[in-house]
Amino acid sequence: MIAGHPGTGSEEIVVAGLTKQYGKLRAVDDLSFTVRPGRVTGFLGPNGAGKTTTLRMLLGLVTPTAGRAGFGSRRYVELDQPLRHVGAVLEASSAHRGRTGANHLRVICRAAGVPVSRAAEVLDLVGLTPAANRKFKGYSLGMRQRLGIAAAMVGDPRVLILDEPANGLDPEGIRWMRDLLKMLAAEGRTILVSSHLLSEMQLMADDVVIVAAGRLIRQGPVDDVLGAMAGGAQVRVRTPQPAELTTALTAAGAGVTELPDGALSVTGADPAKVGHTAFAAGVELHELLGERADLEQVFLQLTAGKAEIR
Ligand SMILES: Nc1ncnc2c1ncn2[C@@H]1O[C@H](COP(=O)(O)OP(=O)(O)OP(=O)(O)O)[C@@H](O)[C@H]1O
Repeated sequence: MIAGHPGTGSEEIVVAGLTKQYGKLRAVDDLSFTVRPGRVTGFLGPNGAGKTTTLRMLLGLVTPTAGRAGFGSRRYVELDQPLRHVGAVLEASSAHRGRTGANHLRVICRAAGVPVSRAAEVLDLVGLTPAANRKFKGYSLGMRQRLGIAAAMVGDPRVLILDEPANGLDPEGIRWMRDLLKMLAAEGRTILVSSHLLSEMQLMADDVVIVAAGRLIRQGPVDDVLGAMAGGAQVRVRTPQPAELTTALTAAGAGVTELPDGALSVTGADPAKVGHTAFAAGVELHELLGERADLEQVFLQLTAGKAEIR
């Protein structure tokens, strides 16, 4: 393995007040967040949320209208050896169709000033050794994603940035990627991986940064953020005495709404509390059902309204 050359603190991704205006469209809007080393951070938002634009600004491919994005206090162009510091896969990897995976990586090694023996190491890292001498045109989408990661890892970077790497992967492929990213993070690397699917991030990420319409919606450890989102869990309850139960539950601090089918939807109380409140008020129950918040649904609600503001 080749030693990385990180500057002090430059393993942390720092995005501060980042803004990108395209004509009338504010693709990224005063976005601020940090990404820590040693963890896999999911960059989550619906299509068009500004994720790719943010990643491109981070890599110096797009100039911000305002704010900054970089590694510690340094922008990408200010890094001593950018290819050894940051590896990135911005879209489904492309390579010369007639070239083998191994040859493709050797070309990248030479361009990066890295010994060509590194090609075999990164092929091994992504499990492509058996396909090393097959031509790229015969690679499946999953194999192309693996080759993209192998290419990004050529310089043994301290920071790895992946744009929608799980796109088109089957569940087994996603689990494989999760294990690889967790291993790379455990080595102390900073891993930022974008996705528009909450389910992927639930599986892969330790931390999550949620964006919509170019703005930060939530940031934090994935369990905390999802736990807060699930705070909207509801209890469905049916009773022949809805007025009495509503009064008792409201007095107990819960929120109650009547559903079209006559049942009541209760927020701010778990099924045990609803049952106890009914019992104490002498109210008969015919149905009591705790409904876990559908996180994907909550995520859509959280981000959908924002998209309309654009
Ligand atoms: N070069 C550009 N010129 C004009 N508009 C752009 C340009 N690049 C991106 N946009 C617009 O900026 C918005 C954010 O796009 P971006 O690709 O960053 O979103 P995203 O979150 O990565 O979504 P996706 O997953 O669909 O790529 C979109 O409305 C997009 O059409």
